[in-house]
Amino acid sequence: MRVTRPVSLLAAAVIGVYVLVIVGATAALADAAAACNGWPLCRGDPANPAVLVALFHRTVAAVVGLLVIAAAAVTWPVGNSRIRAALVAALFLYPIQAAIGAGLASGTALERLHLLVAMTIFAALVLALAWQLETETGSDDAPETSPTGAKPDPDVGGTAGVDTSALPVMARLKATAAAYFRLMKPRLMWLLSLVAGAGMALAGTPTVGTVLYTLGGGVLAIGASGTFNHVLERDVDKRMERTADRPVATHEVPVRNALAFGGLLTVASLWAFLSVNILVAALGLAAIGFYSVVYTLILKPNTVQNTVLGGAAGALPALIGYAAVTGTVGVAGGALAGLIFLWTPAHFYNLALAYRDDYERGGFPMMPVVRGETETRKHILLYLGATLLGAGALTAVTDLGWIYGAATTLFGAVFLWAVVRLHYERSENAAFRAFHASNAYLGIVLVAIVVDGLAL
Ligand code: HEM
Ligand SMILES: CC(C)=CCC/C(C)=C/CC/C(C)=C/COP(=O)(O)OP(=O)(O)O
Repeated sequence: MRVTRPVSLLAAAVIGVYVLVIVGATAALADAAAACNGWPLCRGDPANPAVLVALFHRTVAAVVGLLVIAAAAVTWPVGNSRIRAALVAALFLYPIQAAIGAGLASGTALERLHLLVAMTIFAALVLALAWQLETETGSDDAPETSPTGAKPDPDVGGTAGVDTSALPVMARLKATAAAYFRLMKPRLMWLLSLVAGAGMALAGTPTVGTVLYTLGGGVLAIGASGTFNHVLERDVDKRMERTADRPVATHEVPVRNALAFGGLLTVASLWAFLSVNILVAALGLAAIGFYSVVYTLILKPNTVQNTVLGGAAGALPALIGYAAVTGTVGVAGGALAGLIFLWTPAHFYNLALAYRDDYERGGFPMMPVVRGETETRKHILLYLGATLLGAGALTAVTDLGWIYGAATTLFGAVFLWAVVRLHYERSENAAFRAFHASNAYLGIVLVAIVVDGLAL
């Protein structure tokens, strides 16, 4: 893989401006403007951490400004008119942003405008990067130098279907238990539980009982909706390589038993949720209904926007967590749900690329099937940009601190690197790498929210 200079400089500028967004939000939180009167230098007490934050923000702003100019200078000669327009927007807004910063430093209340302009500069640079990558790598074929015949990721696919009738009783019981466990889609549970955990941490300090009943109910609800999904997709699952060995598709678990199991899990999850409060139970039921019926039956087979809209199912645990502690759905819970919603396409489109042919066989209108792989890669980058903005917005409505800020910038950069590589390599391995980077990014950011929210 050879990353060109325009792409590396644009990617560096994207990360640089993102660091500024996050440091800026921290500066606003620390009331750095009040502590550090004067501009461009500072007339505050250097022992005051708020003064250090303000000075760091100004230094980073100066360095990143130079980076943006360098990225624009290198990209301009090779960029098309869209790319140039995005660069002009970033270059035009940057000095305006510095002037707003100077106004802030002299005590004018311009925080919201400052954040808005920072986000606009960030968005303009993400667009320039996405379009530059599209120009350079816009092909649905893998480059000749890329490894071919890559094996599917062993983490994600299933194991071969098993005929258990010839096995001894104990082995048969074990295989049956494993089949029911698979129905619950256990691989999704850790991250969705972290989403609910982060929702709780943003809402306050939950009791141990609240944590146990909420996460327990959540795991049972995921199991219930996963089971219903297996039943409803059993015919189409048979046509897809990745899913042909699923327990209902292979008749290892009869439909009636799976439905009874799903029903039992639904009742158990509602019982756990009701021990927390009625709103949590209502949201839990809505999540089960949305994933099992709205997503599986209506969205997934009928619209290319299935992934985007389906993101609402994964976003609901954020509201469930928040409601478990407060009994309401607050702004911070909503902002976390928004972050998960924006992250979902950047997560799943990687798998949709890796399993493109399989989804086509199943007849699903997934993004790479309908709009092609180039467009899908571009959407991954754009949704990644939107995710980072969503993570930045979360700092504006909560008092999350530096652990969260460091997590989202550092692992946002790793995620971006994986997605840039995906554009150049265009292989199945590169898609799995970006998929794992998406999970690692969200997982670490959610842990940071829990640590920041509870420990500090
Ligand atoms: C429309 C929304 C989504 C779609 C279509 C989707 C799709 C998928 C698919 C097809 C897999 C592979 C599953 C398998 O074969 O076992 C997967 C894995 C996974 N998904 Fe998603 N997903 C979505 C949203 C989410 C959300 C909201 C979360 C959590 C916040 C999440 C977390 C995970 C995790 C943790 C894995 C497993 C990774 C591993 O195997 O290590 N997904 N997803
Ligand atoms: C609390 C609660 C019930 C939350 C539910 C949220 C939930 C299970 C989100 C997972 C999102 C999802 C659609 C995953 C699998 O996609 P898919 O079904 O298209 O994957 P497949 O192709 O493997 O079947």
